[in-house]
Amino acid sequence: MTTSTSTTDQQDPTPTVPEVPLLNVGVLGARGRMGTEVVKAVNAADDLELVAMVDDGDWLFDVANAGAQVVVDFTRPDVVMDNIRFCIDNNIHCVVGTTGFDEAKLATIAEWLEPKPDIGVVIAPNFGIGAVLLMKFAQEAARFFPSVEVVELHHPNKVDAPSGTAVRTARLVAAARRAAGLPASPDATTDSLPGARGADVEGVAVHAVRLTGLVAHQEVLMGAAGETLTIRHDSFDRASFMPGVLLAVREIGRHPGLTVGIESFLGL
Ligand SMILES: NC(=O)C1=CN([C@@H]2O[C@H](COP(=O)(O)OP(=O)(O)OC[C@H]3O[C@@H](n4cnc5c(N)ncnc54)[C@H](O)[C@@H]3O)[C@@H](O)[C@H]2O)C=CC1
Ligand SMILES: O=C(O)C1=N[C@H](C(=O)O)C[C@H](O)C1
Repeated sequence: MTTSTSTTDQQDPTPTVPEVPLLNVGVLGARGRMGTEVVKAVNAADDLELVAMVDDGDWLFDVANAGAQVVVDFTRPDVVMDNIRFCIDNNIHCVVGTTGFDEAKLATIAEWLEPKPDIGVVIAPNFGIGAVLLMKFAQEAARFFPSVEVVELHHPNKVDAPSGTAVRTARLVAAARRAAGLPASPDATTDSLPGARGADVEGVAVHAVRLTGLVAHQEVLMGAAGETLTIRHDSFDRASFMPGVLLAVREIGRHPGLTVGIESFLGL
């Protein structure tokens, strides 16, 4: 006897994989040095969809109407606050790499977020994993060395000096020194030319170098009797920031409120 099975009775042997919805991402500053790299990285990610690219008043798509769930901002210190306000008002999470945040600006963002308990904003002075680790290591080492200075070195088109990373590093190191009860770094020098000793960030001297050929680099120099420790990080290519940016894009929806730095997303 032969049996025949109609095609409608046959079971499809391939297990069905539930479809995971893509996360809609908008990029502000999309034509800039960092924005261009972010656009490439988002386009290359299977779980993300680029729905909006905005640059300098040129609204290629309207981020809110395009359904952006997360916006990445690499614009300029003088416009970034307006962008963040717009995103919070429109219930869009923000991943911000733009520099120029002081305590007052962070407090303002925290206020804007109060009526929006589901919205997250992360302000990261540096998305490079190595740079985040440098800050962590510098904080750890700070209490063992009486002297400390920070030198940051960047491409000559950088709009701000010192870098946001250098300011954050200096503040973290200064806090670690205060917690350990260390006195001010010994410095008997009198500036014979103003600026020769760099900028003073909470008692830590910060020096900024601008040089064609560089991308983004930083050294933290620490000294004690008879020894020095130098912690250095180099970003030779802006691709170095992308793993951190994509991590923040994927994580921010799970971290409502204001987060400074991506350390907590990395489990640090
Ligand atoms: N957190 C991090 O890891 C990093 C942060 N940065 C910071 O990101 C910022 C941007 O750096 P770059 O890309 O090198 O600068 P860039 O000058 O190459 O790019 C900025 C872009 O923003 C656009 N723009 C200006 N106003 C705008 C507005 N209102 N809306 C939309 N777009 C606007 C400009 O037209 C430009 O294309 C700087 O503050 C820089 O320090 C840079 C690298 C890494
Ligand atoms: O403008 C840059 O290039 C960079 N900006 C950030 C900063 O100011 O710290 C991060 C990185 O140093 C590159």
